[in-house]
Amino acid sequence: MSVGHISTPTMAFCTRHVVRGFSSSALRPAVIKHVMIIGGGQMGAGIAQVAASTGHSVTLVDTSEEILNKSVKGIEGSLKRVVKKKFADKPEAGAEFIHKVLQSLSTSTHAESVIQSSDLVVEAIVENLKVKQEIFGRLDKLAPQHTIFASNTSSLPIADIASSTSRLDRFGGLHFFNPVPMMKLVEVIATPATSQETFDSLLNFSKVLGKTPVSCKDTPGFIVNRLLVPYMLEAVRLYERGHGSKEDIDIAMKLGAGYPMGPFELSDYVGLDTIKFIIDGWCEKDPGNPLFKSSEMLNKLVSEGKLGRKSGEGFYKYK
Ligand SMILES: C[C@H](O)CC(=O)SCCNC(=O)CCNC(=O)[C@H](O)C(C)(C)COP(=O)(O)OP(=O)(O)OC[C@H]1O[C@@H](n2cnc3c(N)ncnc32)[C@H](O)[C@@H]1OP(=O)(O)O
Ligand SMILES: NC(=O)c1ccc[n+]([C@@H]2O[C@H](COP(=O)([O-])OP(=O)(O)OC[C@H]3O[C@@H](n4cnc5c(N)ncnc54)[C@H](O)[C@@H]3O)[C@@H](O)[C@H]2O)c1
Repeated sequence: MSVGHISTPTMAFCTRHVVRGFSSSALRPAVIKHVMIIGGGQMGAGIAQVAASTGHSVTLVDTSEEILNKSVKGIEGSLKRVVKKKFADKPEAGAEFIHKVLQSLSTSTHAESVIQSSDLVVEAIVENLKVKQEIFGRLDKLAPQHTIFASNTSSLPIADIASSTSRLDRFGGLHFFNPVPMMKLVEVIATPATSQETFDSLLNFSKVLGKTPVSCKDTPGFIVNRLLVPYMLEAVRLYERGHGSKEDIDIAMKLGAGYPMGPFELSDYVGLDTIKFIIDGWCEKDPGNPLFKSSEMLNKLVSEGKLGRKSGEGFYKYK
């Protein structure tokens, strides 16, 4: 399926690209024009929307046309919400904006046929190291030399994902937040092998998207999730101990701490499967850390397919 068309591959580098092992004449960040986003779920669709809205030509890749159709429908819906505010008094300009964004967006179920024209690959598939490594390893063999790879992982070490490729210097983390069109932050993660040029390119790209980047080390959870995920799990444990209803805990954190969503609402919003992957992975690496302890309730909900908003039920029910 194609929503727009893939524009002619743009030569990403105005200057010579500087990578380890290459002679370099300029240390300038790469110009990123064509972006491939892998994974059309809540995060990938959001990243694709924002990238296509800011002058990039974007190809969104997933495993089936059905999923991609759903992703594009979601993007259209989100664009309508954006336009309602941005072009409140100019509905025609709003409609033109949506048309233009959708023209810049194409979809594919075959990453291999898109990689040759990609300056940047942003992966936002399931939070599973092996699956991420497999896809990057495969694309690494086909990608142009200059192409930068980035993962949107919530919790996996970027260096572990990058280890399946031969472009350790052109690999970094770009961690977006849900919902991507609304959340202003991007965590940009460098591994010890990420080149300065790659890091600067990812910082610049985040700014062009209209986001505020912060620089992170490749440590578990980077900044936000290292603080946020133990907090969400502690809320579940509080509830499991019978020390508060989930409704009261949510109200308390919204009205008492000024959070836009309570921890149960937020967990359902993020996806309980994603939270389980995160906490299980950290617990495996550091089993003695009480902050990384899982929860029976969380495990049960995930085993029942109650993954939060995306499946219609999690801690709460959604119509
Ligand atoms: C785990 C991972 O690795 C990391 C993470 O992502 S952690 C999760 C981080 N995210 C959060 O913490 C989100 C917390 N929640 C929020 O900020 C807010 O509840 C929210 C922005 C999601 C929604 O806001 P809220 O006021 O509750 O609802 P709502 O009235 O529907 O939306 C507010 C505005 O956002 C807009 N909006 C919400 N979602 C949108 C979307 N997907 N696309 C476009 N616009 C959207 C709405 O149009 C609305 O605009 P308006 O104010 O002009 O009418
Ligand atoms: N949900 C969040 O709040 C959030 C926030 C930041 C980062 N993340 C991270 O982003 C990634 C995606 O999370 P999500 O919430 O969008 O998940 P999701 O389940 O909504 O979407 C994942 C998508 O990836 C697709 N996919 C799976 N394997 C694939 C493959 N081999 N090739 C192409 N597509 C494939 C699936 O079909 C699905 O559409 C995860 O690594 C997650 O940890 C999530």
